[in-house]
Amino acid sequence: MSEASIKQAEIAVEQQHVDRVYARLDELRAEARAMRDRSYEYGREATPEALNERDVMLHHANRTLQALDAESEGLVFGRLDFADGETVHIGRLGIRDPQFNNLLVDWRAPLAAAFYQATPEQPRNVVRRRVIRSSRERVVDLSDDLLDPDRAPADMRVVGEGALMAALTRSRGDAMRNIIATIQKEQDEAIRAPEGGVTEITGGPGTGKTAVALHRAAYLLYREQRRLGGPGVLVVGPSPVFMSYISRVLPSMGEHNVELRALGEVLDGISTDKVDDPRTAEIKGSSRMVKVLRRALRLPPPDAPDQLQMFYRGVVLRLEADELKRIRRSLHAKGGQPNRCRMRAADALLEALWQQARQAAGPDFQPDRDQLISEIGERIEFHRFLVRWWPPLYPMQVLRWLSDPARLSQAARRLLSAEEVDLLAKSWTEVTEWTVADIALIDELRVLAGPPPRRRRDEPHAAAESPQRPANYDEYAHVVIDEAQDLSPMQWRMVGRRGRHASWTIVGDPVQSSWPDPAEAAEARREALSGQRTHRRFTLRTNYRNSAEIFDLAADAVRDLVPADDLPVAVRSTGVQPVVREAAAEVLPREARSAAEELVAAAEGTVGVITTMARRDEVREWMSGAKSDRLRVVGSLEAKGMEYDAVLVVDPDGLAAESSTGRRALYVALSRATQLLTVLKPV
Ligand SMILES: Nc1ncnc2c1ncn2[C@@H]1O[C@H](COP(=O)(O)OP(=O)(O)OP(=O)(O)O)[C@@H](O)[C@H]1O
Repeated sequence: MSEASIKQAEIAVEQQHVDRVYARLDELRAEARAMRDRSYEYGREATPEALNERDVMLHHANRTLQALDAESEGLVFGRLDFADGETVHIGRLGIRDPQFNNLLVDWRAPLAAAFYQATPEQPRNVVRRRVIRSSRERVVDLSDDLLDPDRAPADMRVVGEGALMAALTRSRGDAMRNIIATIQKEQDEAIRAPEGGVTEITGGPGTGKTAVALHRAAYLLYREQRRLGGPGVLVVGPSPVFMSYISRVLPSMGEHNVELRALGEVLDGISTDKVDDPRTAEIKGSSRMVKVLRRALRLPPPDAPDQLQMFYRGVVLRLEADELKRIRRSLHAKGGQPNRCRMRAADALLEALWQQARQAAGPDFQPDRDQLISEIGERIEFHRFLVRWWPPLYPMQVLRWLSDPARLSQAARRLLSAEEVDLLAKSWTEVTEWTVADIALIDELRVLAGPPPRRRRDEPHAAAESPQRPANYDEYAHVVIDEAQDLSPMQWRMVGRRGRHASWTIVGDPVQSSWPDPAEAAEARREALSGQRTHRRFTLRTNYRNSAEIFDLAADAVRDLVPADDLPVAVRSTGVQPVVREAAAEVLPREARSAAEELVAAAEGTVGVITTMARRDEVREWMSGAKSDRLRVVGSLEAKGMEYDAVLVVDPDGLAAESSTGRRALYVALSRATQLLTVLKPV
């Protein structure tokens, strides 16, 4: 028999099993629907027990249907043949026949672990591992690894040539795919690591860190459903572009129970993808800002009155500016969030008024303290004063007040330089849109100020994202941070707050960092994770994204900056070298466009054009005439974590110069392509 016909015969064998799985899936769907209908019947009897039972049934039925209805692509993707002749099929979920025999084992179940962990050196009783590729319900390809030839039966057939390589050479679309069929051993170890404490996954570009983190979330939700299911899992990534890129991965595995948020979306009720220039972002992200903000909250509001005057029984009582200042200072010195101290502030003012009334009255006639306090305390003009002197503090408003350089200088005394004050004040003058770095500051102010009475619709405390959870929910059971090397100290504080009761998976690559002061960020991270006892670390060393030729050029950007060990090894060689071209400024737009068009013609999937943040919109203009819906123009920060089949990097030197981490930013941009890379340098 020819090789092709052997493969066809094996495909037919697997097709039979896949057909059985889908037939059973239909039965299970019908059962779940019937259960859902029955639960509605139950609900008609309005006893508390019946309602409770209905809720449980409904929840169960809906969960089952949701899992069964998730993308059916790749439902059955693997098979193990063991030395004792037993076979097991591995799939996106577990399915049993009516006699409770396994038709399909969930990839996260212990029985499936051998699918990812068996190697020729340690076959774990597995003789043959088979990856099954399907298109909808039809098996289209197979690929086998013979792990233990000595124990293979004589009639065992081995077909295909490497599922991993086939998966890696396939063209990419706008959404990241799940990798459950081809997870590699070093990745699997990180995915299946125990849940508690902090699990840190590092590795160079394209080593699958993001893929591993998402599969780990799915794995933990499956294994620790009770602990994680209710409180939930939060995944934080760098940008909305990136979140949308990874958004299909978990649903494709049947998991909907995870919140994905970009750093500009962590705070409820506000969302932004606008970024500051690197210098401003650096100041806003620094932990010095905690003190600046704390002081900012202690300054009198911009239009606070500086005199309180009350008539009481024919006497004028007056608190002058100095006295008011002293009272304010002593209120703050007692600590506590200003928004929770409004009553205390009123009491302190009334006390000072009484002291004055007492002194004014002389020894013969002493006014009654309680009477004075309750009488003045109820007056409308006293409340009008209070609301201007100690108003409710809204985080965004407090930040806007700092656009006044004099005010900001006061808050930033001995913390920020005059130049830094200038940059910040300017960035908050006439803000129409907050930046990603502002979000962490607003969150910090929210916590420092305490909850104000509800007022404005645009304030973050006003809106919860999910009807079941309060705004700024902070009880997640697990938090995943992707591209963790880029979090500023202020952002670590923001995410740390939400994961106080959580275990963590932290994913990143220090070499790709765009944060200029790693020690400061490390300190903030330590604080965010304080209380975590277990820390385990995994390092991924194989680059699955770039061709070796592309990664070689990318690595040149940082080779002299980092130890060789921190650079991964690219597994795939295409024989196609990246192209580096130069263009004079006046022809740059034309050259860029034609280079992009060449890449569109040569590559099948997406083509990314990556340039400086400052030039992004201009380059978008240049590309506007290009006729392709596969072209994506992004700034260097938006390219973080992304991947395209072909990439054009426009102005590599400008890109490095724009970032405070220089060539590391260029390294990120150059390591985004799977197949083709062109670099265009203006001269
Ligand atoms: N085991 C695997 N099987 C198939 N594809 C894989 C595997 N591991 C990684 N990949 C693919 O390699 C590419 C890179 O993965 P991913 O984006 O997770 O890497 P990363 O380490 O997060 O990269 P970066 O640090 O550059 O953001 C993706 O297309 C991913 O699907």
